[in-house]
Order: sequence, then structure tokens, then C-alpha cells
Amino acid sequence: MTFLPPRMANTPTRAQTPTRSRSSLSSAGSATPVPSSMSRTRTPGPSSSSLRRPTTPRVSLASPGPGLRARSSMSNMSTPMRPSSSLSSHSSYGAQSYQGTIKVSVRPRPLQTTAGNLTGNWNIDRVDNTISNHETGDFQYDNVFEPSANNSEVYADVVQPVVTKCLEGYNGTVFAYGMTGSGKTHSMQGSVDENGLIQLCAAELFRKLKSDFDAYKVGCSYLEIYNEKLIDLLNFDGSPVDELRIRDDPTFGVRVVGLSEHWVASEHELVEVVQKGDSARKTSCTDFNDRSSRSHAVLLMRVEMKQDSSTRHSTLCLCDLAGSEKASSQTERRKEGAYINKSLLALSTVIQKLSQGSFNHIPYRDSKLTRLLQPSLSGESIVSILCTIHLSSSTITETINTLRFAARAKNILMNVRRNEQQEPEKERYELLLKENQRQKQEIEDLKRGQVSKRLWSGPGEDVAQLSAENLILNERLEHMKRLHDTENVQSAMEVQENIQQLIQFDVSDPRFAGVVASLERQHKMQVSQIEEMKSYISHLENQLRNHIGSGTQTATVSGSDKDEEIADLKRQLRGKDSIISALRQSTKVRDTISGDKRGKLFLRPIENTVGGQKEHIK
Ligand SMILES: Nc1ncnc2c1ncn2[C@@H]1O[C@H](COP(=O)(O)OP(=O)(O)OP(=O)(O)O)[C@@H](O)[C@H]1O
Repeated sequence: MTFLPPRMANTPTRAQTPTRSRSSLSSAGSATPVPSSMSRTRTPGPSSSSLRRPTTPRVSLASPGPGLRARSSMSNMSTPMRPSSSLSSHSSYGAQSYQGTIKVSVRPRPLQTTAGNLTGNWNIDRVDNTISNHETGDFQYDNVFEPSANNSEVYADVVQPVVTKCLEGYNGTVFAYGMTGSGKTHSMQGSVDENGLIQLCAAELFRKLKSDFDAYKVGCSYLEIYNEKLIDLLNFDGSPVDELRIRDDPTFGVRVVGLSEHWVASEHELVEVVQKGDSARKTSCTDFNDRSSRSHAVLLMRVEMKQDSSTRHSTLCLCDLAGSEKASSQTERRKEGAYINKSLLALSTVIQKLSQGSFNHIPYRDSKLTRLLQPSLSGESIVSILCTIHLSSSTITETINTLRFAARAKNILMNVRRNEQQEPEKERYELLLKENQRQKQEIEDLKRGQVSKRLWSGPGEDVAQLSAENLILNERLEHMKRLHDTENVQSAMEVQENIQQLIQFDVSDPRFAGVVASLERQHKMQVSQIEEMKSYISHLENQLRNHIGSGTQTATVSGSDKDEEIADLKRQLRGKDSIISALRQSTKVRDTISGDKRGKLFLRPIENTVGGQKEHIK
């Protein structure tokens, strides 16, 4: 199984091919090589950062939900087990969910050279990630480390992929499981010589938060489960608190009521807080460990990350479980051991049922530990388990039990939801803000434009100018209409002229009476047109005089328009002269033929009108 998306499968990896070393820890035993499917990848992150100092509420963490099932039922547990290769499990990174199996790694502690630490005939293949014994056969996991592996190597394969996914908005849980003295605390907390997984995790978490996000908050809670009681390890002021209780929570699945949460702004603050909590943790000297942890310690880091318009939440849970142990010689240790073993048995049962894909009751409530881990184990968290083991012959039964526990856990499928919210509200707000700024700028520009215009033209003048232009345009429109009518008349008269040409030889013929009547009608219409033109010319001249008198720019413009119109009218009058001449010609013909004086009377008004008009225009 890999914690990284298929699209990243080809990314160069740190430990894709570790030194192939099959550690033969005994002369006996044979391990069957199993093809490895490991893919260890580092994910690069984007840019930009800003640190925000958070405040400190009291909250408890963990997330709920379904989504977990077994990959297959475990078969005969007494036979050698070869868990399915990681290749057979599928991991996919859809936009909002992660699917894969629980990641399981095995870390043997280095053999002690003291007497009685005979090797247990174990072979380790780091390349194939198998551990084998001639009695048990091969066990294959996501990682099987060499006993010489240091915490940094373990971190890179066990915790780092979970941290990466947490930064993408998935919950993550890492827990160390193994018999007493096998190296759980050494792995999680480190030693004077090397940092533990918690410190390495804190360093990477804050480094990536700073480099990849615009803003973030990290809240930290730390508790222990001692003799089935929950104790807040960060209750620094020693204020009396009621016993912490686990409650169902619609949002987080379960919630530890009364557990304090401390906001930490840096790796150092986080480590400092955890170290203070560790010093409060119950440890004692046991038959197997001088400083044995007598409790399960659970560190919860609640992370909120903001980038652009999206907000991600995730809870990272690191657990250092107490080790299973044989009955102690001391009464107090025996009592502690009984609680520890009971809770580890409950965990083992839950894992077994989950690995079998049981849809029946899962006994999470059998212990505080399983109750607390319920959201993680029920599919709301990416889970990575580090199983620490002894390789000595004296602990072979416990080691095999641990390896079987690990094999069952490896069989559990997860379907983890991603906690990311796009913020449409924020996007809309930003758009509105931009729009608002744009409009403000527009108003400012308009104000500046108005001021300069006033300085240039003075108030009210632009309105007068527009009115004048409007007036002129209306008049031009009217004039065009009249010109159009006049053209009609002119064409009609031309037709009449043609008729006159036809009738000059025999106008007395009664057949031409209709033509003469038509001529009279046309004449009257013409007189009316000429009268109208006369009045219009007079109107234009008045306007021209007014505008010239006021001396404005508008008057100048309209004056030149009027000149053009007058020129047009003169041209039309010349056209009318030819019409009148045609009419006169036809009338003369008529008079000659009929001797009637009516023709002279008929023409006189036309001559008078045209003559007056000519005078007017001159
Ligand atoms: N990988 C390792 N390299 C060096 N020393 C180790 C390693 N693992 C364990 N030890 C040493 O073994 C001793 C017991 O280890 P540790 O306290 O981590 O065991 P544990 O699993 O936490 O035991 P318990 O369950 O009793 O608390 C310690 O002194 C520790 O330094």
C-alpha cells in the first residue's frame, strides 16, 4: 500500500531501493522472497506563507464516520501468514476521499548483547519488507526495518506520508504497538541521541505549514489512559479537573470532554508542550523495562490550514501505547499490566473484527483505548501502525503475536474523507470588494472630469449648446421633408411640360380640357410650395440674425448651416424658373389657340411670387 496518489508513483523517492540486505539473524530459517510494492515518495509543496498566532480554547478532537471495511477475511491464523502485497491494495486520491489499507510497519529493536538474548531465528528482508522465521514463515508488511534503522528512516516511511495527507485535509493516526521494552517510546519520543517521531513530525508539520499555506493554526492536546482512566497531561496549572470522559459527538465522532487544547505556533512550542506532558506520564521500572510506560499516551494535533479560498482541517493523532507484558512480580505493576493487557486485547479484537469485514457489532466500548481510537479505526483517518518487536528467542511468542496483530491490521481498508471547504462566501465577498473599489475609482474619475469641464466651459453652457444643436437638427429634418415634396412637384411639372409639347398643335381640341385642368392644379400646388419656402427662408434669416447677435460657437455652426440651406433654396428657385417658363409657354399656346384672357390671369400670380422670392433671397 502506498499513501501517495498514483499520479506520483514515478516521483523520485528517497528510499525506493534501500540497500538490499537480508539480515540473517540466525543460522536457521528460510524466507521466501515476496515482490515488493513499496513506493515511498516525498511530496513537494507550493509557496507563500504567513504565520498567525492562535488563541487557546478547550476542545477535544477526533473525527467520526463510516468508511472502513476489510479487504478479505483472514484465514487460518495458526498457519504462516503472508499478507497480501501492497500492490493488491488500491489507493486512490479522488478530490474528496482516500482509499487504501492501513499501513503497517515492523521495527525490531537492536539485539542486546547481554546473556540470555539469544536470537529468535528471524530473517529480515528490507527490500521485500518481509520478516520470517522457520517456524512461522514469511510475514510481509509495508515496511520491515532493519534493527539498525534510526528514527529518521522510520519517520520517512511511517509518519511522513501521514503528515503529507494531513496537510491535504485528511485525518491521520499513527500508533506504536508492541510488547514492553520493544522500542515504542524510543521511536515516538526519541532519546538523548536522536529525535523521536513526534519531534520529526512537529518539524515537518510547521515547515510545510509555513511554506505552503497563507494561514494556519495548530491546537495540541495530550492525554494518557492509565488504569482505564483518562488523564490530561497538559493540565499544567494542576487545577483540579473532573475525570475526563469520552462522549459521542456528531461532528468529531467522539469527544473527550474537559480535555485542554493548547495552541502552538512553532515546532519548538509543540515539542516543549509535549515534553512537559511526557514528564507527567506514568512510568515505572518493570521486569522488562527500567522506564516502562504504564499508560497509553495519545497526542492530538488539530490543524487548520487556509490557502486562497479553501480551508482544510485535519487531526493528527500520535499514540505511544503501553506494552503488553507478562504478569509482573509486583502487585502494583501487575494491576497496571492487567489494565494494559485488557485494553490491548480489546484493540486486538477490534482490529480482528474489522479485518474480517464484520458488519456485526465492533466492541469499541470494551476499553477506553478502543473507544478513543474508534473514529480512526472506523475509517475516518488514515492509519499507520508501527509494530515494535524483540528478536530474542525469549520473546518469540509475544513477537509472533505482534506480527499477527500487524497482519490483521494490514488487511483493513480505509475510505477516508477529506476535510476541505471551499469558501464561496469569501470569494463572493472578495468579488464584491473589488467591484466596490472599481466603482469608487470610477466615481473619483467622474468627479475629476466634471471639475475640469466646469473650469473649461462654465456651468450651464453645455446645456445651451446641446439645445441649440437639437434645434438645428430638427429644422434640418423639416427642411429635408420639404425638399422631398418639392422634388415631387418638380417631377410632376416636368411631366406637364411634356404634355405641353404634345398639345401645342391642337390645344383647342376639347380633348385637352382635362390636361389644362391638370395644369391649373399643378400651378396652385406650386404656388403653395413657393409660399412655404418663402416663409421658411424668412425664418432661417431671423435665426441667423439672432445667432450672429449672440456670437456663440453654436450660432457660428448654425449660421453656416443656414448659408447652405439658402444656397439650396436658390438652386431650387432656379429650377422653379424653368418650371414657370414651361407653364408660361403652355399658357401662351393655349391663349393663342383660344384667345381667352384666362391664361394671362393664370400666370400673373406665379410671376409675382417668383419675382418676390428672388428679391427676398438677394
Ligand atoms: N531501536 C532502538 N535503538 C536503540 N535503543 C532502543 C531501540 N528500541 C528500544 N531501545 C531501548 O530499549 C529500551 C526500552 O525501549 P522503550 O522504552 O522504547 O520500550 P517500550 O516499547 O516503550 O516499552 P514499554 O512498553 O515498557 O514502555 C530503552 O532503553 C530504549 O532506549
